[in-house]
Amino acid sequence: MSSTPSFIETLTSAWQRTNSLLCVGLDPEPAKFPGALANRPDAIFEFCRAIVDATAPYASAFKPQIAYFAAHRAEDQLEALIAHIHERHPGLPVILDAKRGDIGSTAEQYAREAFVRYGADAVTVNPYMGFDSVEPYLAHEGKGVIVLCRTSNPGGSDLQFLETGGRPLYQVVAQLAAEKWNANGQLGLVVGATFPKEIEIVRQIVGDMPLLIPGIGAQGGDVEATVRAGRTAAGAGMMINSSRAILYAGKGDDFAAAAARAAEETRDKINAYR
Ligand SMILES: O=c1ccn([C@@H]2O[C@H](COP(=O)(O)O)[C@@H](O)[C@H]2O)c(=O)[nH]1
Repeated sequence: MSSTPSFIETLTSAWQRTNSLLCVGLDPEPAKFPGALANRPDAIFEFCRAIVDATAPYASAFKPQIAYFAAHRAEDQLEALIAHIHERHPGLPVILDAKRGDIGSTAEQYAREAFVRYGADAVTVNPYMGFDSVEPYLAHEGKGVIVLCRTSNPGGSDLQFLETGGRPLYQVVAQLAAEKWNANGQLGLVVGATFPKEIEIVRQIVGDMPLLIPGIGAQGGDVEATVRAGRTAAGAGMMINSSRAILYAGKGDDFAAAAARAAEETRDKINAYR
């Protein structure tokens, strides 16, 4: 038995300790950075570090999206950022949003990348290639694996809503996750805030399994409908993500203070309906 707390244990403690279900998304776009960071080689790290330190009092998790780092050859800054979160904000889990999906041997490398290289507590994965593409992540004891179920984008309906055996595919994914795939007890699901009816159905299928819910803020998802649909009996169970609406709440050199205000307001709005 490992004495290190698992992803679910860390997340559950964070929900209780912080009284927040807010997950702050870290999607850094250098073109949107304030002037003070222009031309700095470590601008991505510095921008995200300032956001993390300012919003941590209002958050129960952070979610860096790997594409925003890799696109700028800034993987080293992502490594440094996750190390910073663990060092300065212990107990706040980091979910690496990578949406990986590949055959088992390649999935082993993706799992190693997420958990060993980056030190993430959990990673998002695409279930489209089936259980053998998800299993290598489960081999990392205590690490979270968050499976795409009903994504927030309109095109998610193209496949996730296809009827199979009399019900839509996303419900089959939810059932597999809850009943067959959760070998390490560390599984979660992605369900978009833009589809509260589907959040409610997924919650009924999976019991208390944690849901990562992107889609409030810039994508316009309804916070009240989301929380009412996704809360567990304990009034938790959700990592409700907001990225752009917090990161770019301010455009000037006081961006971190503006992000903190946006995070506090979002946390309070979520809490109003728990
Ligand atoms: O279904 C999904 C899965 C992941 N995402 C990711 O969440 C954030 C949302 O950013 P906002 O700025 O709050 O819209 C982003 O990193 C997406 O890649 C999602 O939106 N929907």
